[in-house]
Amino acid sequence: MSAPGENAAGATTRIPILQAEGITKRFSGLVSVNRVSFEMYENEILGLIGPNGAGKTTLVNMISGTLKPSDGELRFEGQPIDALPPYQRAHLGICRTFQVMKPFPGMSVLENVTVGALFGRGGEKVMAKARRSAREWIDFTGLSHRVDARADSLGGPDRKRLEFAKALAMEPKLLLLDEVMAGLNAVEVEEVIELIKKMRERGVTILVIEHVIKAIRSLSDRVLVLHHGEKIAEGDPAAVLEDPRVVEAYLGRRRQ
Ligand SMILES: Nc1ncnc2c1ncn2[C@@H]1O[C@H](COP(=O)(O)OP(=O)(O)OP(=O)(O)O)[C@@H](O)[C@H]1O
Repeated sequence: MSAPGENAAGATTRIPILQAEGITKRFSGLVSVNRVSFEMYENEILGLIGPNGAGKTTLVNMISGTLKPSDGELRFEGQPIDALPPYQRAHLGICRTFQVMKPFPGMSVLENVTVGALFGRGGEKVMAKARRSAREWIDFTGLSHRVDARADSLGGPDRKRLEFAKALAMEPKLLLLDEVMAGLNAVEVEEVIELIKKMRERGVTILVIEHVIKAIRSLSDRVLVLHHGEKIAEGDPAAVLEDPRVVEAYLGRRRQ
């Protein structure tokens, strides 16, 4: 069992990289996220689960900056980030993948990942260096065999690898993964789990939104559960996944 701030390898860091305090999002009367507070620690993997419509993507959108909280405060490495647009948060090291993947369709795999290297935290100015860095991340994610393929010609698993490579080329400190395993078969899920573990070994802190509970169990140091926009449980994965409120709200229905 890992405590907050302690990663699976047992290394205690206890430095909150992200602090969310009372984060709330209202959409004309509907409260999608309701006064959610939590912290993330350097190099940990936090699993974020909850039934459909629980507010998971909305929470991630507020962290990455595409949605503004109605209330509450977000701090990254101790600094308030609420006023920063998404690209400035990316420069600080907050990057995300999307539930519906968004490659630049007419561009090759290499060009897509190079864009990440040019616009991320590294902000590489020299094109040749950006392409070199992109190639490294393409290798890392196992996509070398499709380096010159058009992004829109890729099948599901390779599209996911591209999404990872693009995000990693931005040199994230905090990576937000939104349902990256949706639509994958059991073997592909295992591959993605291994890839996420490798990313953590490179020092990245990772928030994983996932419905694949096997992946949440295997990856997470801690799990946070949202239900109707509220945090109903947080902590050690085994304990949280057996919490009667969590079983009632979520797991009982999914039978995974
Ligand atoms: N732009 C928006 N305008 C109005 N309502 C929204 C908007 N975005 C999300 N919502 C609502 O907020 C609630 C939370 O949605 P959200 O997509 O964050 O849930 P989720 O936990 O990510 O669900 P899923 O697992 O299905 O992806 C839902 O009721 C949704 O309809």
